[in-house]
Amino acid sequence: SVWGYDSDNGPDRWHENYPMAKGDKQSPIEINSKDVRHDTSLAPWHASYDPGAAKTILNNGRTCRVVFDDTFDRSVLRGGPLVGAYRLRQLHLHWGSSDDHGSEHIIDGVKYAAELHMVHWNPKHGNFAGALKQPDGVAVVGIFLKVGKTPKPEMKRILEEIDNIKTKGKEAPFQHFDPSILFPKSRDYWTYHGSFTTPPCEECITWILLREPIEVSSDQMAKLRSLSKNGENEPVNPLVDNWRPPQPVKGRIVRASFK
Ligand SMILES: Cc1c(Cl)c([N+](=O)[O-])nn1CC(=O)Nc1ccc(S(N)(=O)=O)cc1
Ligand SMILES: [Zn+2]
Repeated sequence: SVWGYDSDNGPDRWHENYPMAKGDKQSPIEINSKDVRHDTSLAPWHASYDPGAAKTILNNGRTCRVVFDDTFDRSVLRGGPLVGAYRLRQLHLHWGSSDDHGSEHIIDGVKYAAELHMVHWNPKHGNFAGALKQPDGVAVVGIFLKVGKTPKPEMKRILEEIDNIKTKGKEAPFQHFDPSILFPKSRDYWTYHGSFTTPPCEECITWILLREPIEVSSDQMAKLRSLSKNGENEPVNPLVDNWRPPQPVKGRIVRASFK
C-alpha cells in the first residue's frame, strides 16, 4: 500500500518498501541544546528569491506544497553550511491535529504546531532527481510555526489559497510570492546532515533549522487542518498529523551558528 501517516502505512512501516528509512542519517531528530556545538566557522545564510518564480500551490494528499520554477538559478539559497547556490524547488508544511504538536524536529522537548520546509537542490547534480542521490544534493530550511497572539501576516497568502485546494490533487495558480517574507527576524540556525522526512527518505539533505519560530494564530492552524487527504468525491479524511517522529541521531553532530 502507498505510504502515509496512518497505522497501516505510517512511519513505523515505511522501511518495508523504503529500506533507506532505517538508515544512519535519518530525519527529523530531537535537538538538545546541551549536545549542540557552536561552530564559529559557520557563515550566515542568504536567500535571494524571485517572486516571479512561484507557480502553483497544490494538495497532494500528504501536504500543501508551493512549487517554484527551478529551471535556472532564479531563486537561490547560499552560505551557511552550503557550498554554492542551491535552487528553491518547493515549500510545504507538516502539522498536527491540535496546536500542541505537529512539527517534525523537536527542540529541547518542544513540539511546535507546525514546521515549514523550503526545499532547495544543488544544480551541480543536473536535476532534482539526480541531487537526491548525493550527500550534498539538497538543502532544506526549516521554520517552526508557534501559535501566538501576533500572527505573521505573511502566512495569510498561503492560507487564503487553502479553500481552493481542499482535496487531494487540487492545484491552484500561486504567483508573485517571495517566500523569504516568511523568515523570522533572527538568522540563527542549527545545521546537521539528514534525510527526507518522507519516503524514499534519501540521506541527501543539509538541514538548516531556524532557531526563532514564526507566529501563527490558532485560527490559521485550524485553516491548515481543514485540508483533506481524500479526493473530491471520497469520504472526508482530514489532512492532519503529517509529521514523522524523531529518528536516531546515531552520533551525528548538530552545529549551531549561535552561542
Ligand atoms: C521524491 C521526489 C522526487 Cl524524485 C522529485 N522529483 O521531482 O524528482 N520530487 N520529489 C518529491 C519531493 O520533493 N519530496 C520531498 C519529500 C520530503 C521533503 S522534507 N519533508 O523536506 O524532508 C522534501 C521533499
Ligand atoms: Zn517536509
